Amino acid sequence: MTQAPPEDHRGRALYRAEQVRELDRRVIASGVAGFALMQRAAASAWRYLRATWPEVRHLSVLCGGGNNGGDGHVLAALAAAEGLSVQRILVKPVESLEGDARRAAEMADAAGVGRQPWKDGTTLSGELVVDALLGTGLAGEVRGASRSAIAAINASGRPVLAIDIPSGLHADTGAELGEAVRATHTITFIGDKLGLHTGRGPARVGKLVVDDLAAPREAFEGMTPAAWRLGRALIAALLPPRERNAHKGAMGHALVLGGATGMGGAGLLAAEACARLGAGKVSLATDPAHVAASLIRRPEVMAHGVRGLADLGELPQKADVLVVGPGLGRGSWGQAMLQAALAAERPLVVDADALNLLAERLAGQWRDDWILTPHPGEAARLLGIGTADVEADRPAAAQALQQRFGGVVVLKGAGSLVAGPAGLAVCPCGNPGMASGGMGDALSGMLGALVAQGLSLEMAARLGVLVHALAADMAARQGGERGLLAGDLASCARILVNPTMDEDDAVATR
Ligand SMILES: NC(=O)C1=CN([C@@H]2O[C@H](COP(=O)(O)OP(=O)(O)OC[C@H]3O[C@@H](n4cnc5c(N)ncnc54)[C@H](OP(=O)(O)O)[C@@H]3O)[C@@H](O)[C@H]2O)[C@@H](O)CC1
Ligand SMILES: Nc1ncnc2c1ncn2[C@@H]1O[C@H](COP(=O)(O)OP(=O)(O)O)[C@@H](O)[C@H]1O
Ligand SMILES: [K+]
Repeated sequence: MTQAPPEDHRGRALYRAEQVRELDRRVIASGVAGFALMQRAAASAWRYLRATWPEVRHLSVLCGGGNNGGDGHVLAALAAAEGLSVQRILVKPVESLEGDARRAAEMADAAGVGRQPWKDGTTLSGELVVDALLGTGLAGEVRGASRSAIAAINASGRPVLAIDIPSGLHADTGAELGEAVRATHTITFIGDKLGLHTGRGPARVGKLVVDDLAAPREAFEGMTPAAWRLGRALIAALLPPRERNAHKGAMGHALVLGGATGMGGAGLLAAEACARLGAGKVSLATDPAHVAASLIRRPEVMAHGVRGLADLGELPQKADVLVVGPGLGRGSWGQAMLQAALAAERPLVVDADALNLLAERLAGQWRDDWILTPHPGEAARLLGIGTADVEADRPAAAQALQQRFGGVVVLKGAGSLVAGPAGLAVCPCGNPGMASGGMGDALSGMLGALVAQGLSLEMAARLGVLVHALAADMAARQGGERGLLAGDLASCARILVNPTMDEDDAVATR
């Protein structure tokens, strides 16, 4: 059986390639020979393959020139020993291999497993493809034979088991370096890797299992994970049942500032999501044209028609947290609302056009009491770089934003990242149905609700991002991804923030 690493309420520890190499070294230093570790990895992958595809009789195993390829050779030998026919393909000649990889290739040779060099146009004949081309040793854009071998795997239409990492995916950043294997399944070893969970990772990894290869716990001592993969345990850890005598005054008051002329829905969505996540009171400061709509949709929200600063009065001071940005626009109204929010001496959730205004006019602002929630485009504007640069290294972009602007930064998009004083966290949930307008507005409202209820900004950000994505997954299970609406999330999120509810029995209210 694969042995998954332990998890606690923080989630699962994720590492960078360099850290995993260090873990490998420590395990080897503890007395497990490198080749024995490779055999464990290959045996684990083989057991997983057998359990997942018991009917498969013919495999194509593509082996690279390093130890990832070594895993492939050993797996090929194990499969052949159990009577499967194996097409073993090498992108580098055996004579050029070194160390354990060479030993593994020669072992497969000695066991009579046939091999052939990769050539453009080689047909992958297996019912299933094992990708053992590139692992944690990937450096730079994929070159040479590996490049065309990856393209051939992707064109094969077969299920693909990636060994350790889908080849071509960067273990640290989740960026695709040229082209990465689109695996249906990935088995990763020793420690889980950050790049499997953000950027292109979730789209390339398929179903993921982690096997720590029985690495001794001491090997992990003193190694600070690169990030935490958020998991459901966080919900119950941060949201215990309420005291029986709870009252709305103790559950916090959130004020949403948003909804300039023509963008009223954004403010409404944020306010509704805020209310559904349990803020004691929710106020909305919006263009007067949107007040009636807000009252009809959510009479629980106190909607204030605000034409400018004079109308806002003392509203910001009455709130415990301000959410500024949804539908804010970049015009004079939005600028005035942002100025008021920044001056209010309250913790802030800053989203959407409030971030664009910050980037345009307020560069250099630094606060420790705000959560910034940029999508990659907004992040790029804040950093003064291109969106592609952000996507090329999402963890670095999130951390750079946090260092430059302070507080807590949520970098949105598949595998949303939360960067704060406690480090980096990544959200493994969510789905492409969330690629629809208003989803970010719902998120900002949720974050406001959690801050209002007393969570630290960082824990509010981690929990809010997780609940938002889980709510979208729940809504997608009910009605599919396409056509998923931001307005569908709040009622599902309500069920999630009451972890004693049975999700299947709970009825989502509108
Ligand atoms: N004992 C252990 O430590 C254990 C390690 N384990 C396994 O080892 C893996 C790590 O092995 P690793 O360090 O040998 O690196 P790996 O991923 O095979 O890559 C190196 C090869 O890739 C090539 N290459 C690099 N970049 C390239 C590019 N852009 N484009 C094209 N080619 C490129 C590079 O070629 P070169 O640059 O040398 O020409 C070299 O041939 C790890 O993921 C896990 O699966 C497990 O068995 C558990 C025990
Ligand atoms: N493919 C996806 N997988 C997971 N989450 C996604 C995906 N696409 C979008 N999201 C999430 O949906 C939200 C979209 O936010 P944003 O782009 O600000 O939307 P809007 O501006 O329309 O409100 C973010 O939380 C983002 O992480
Ligand atoms: K691989």
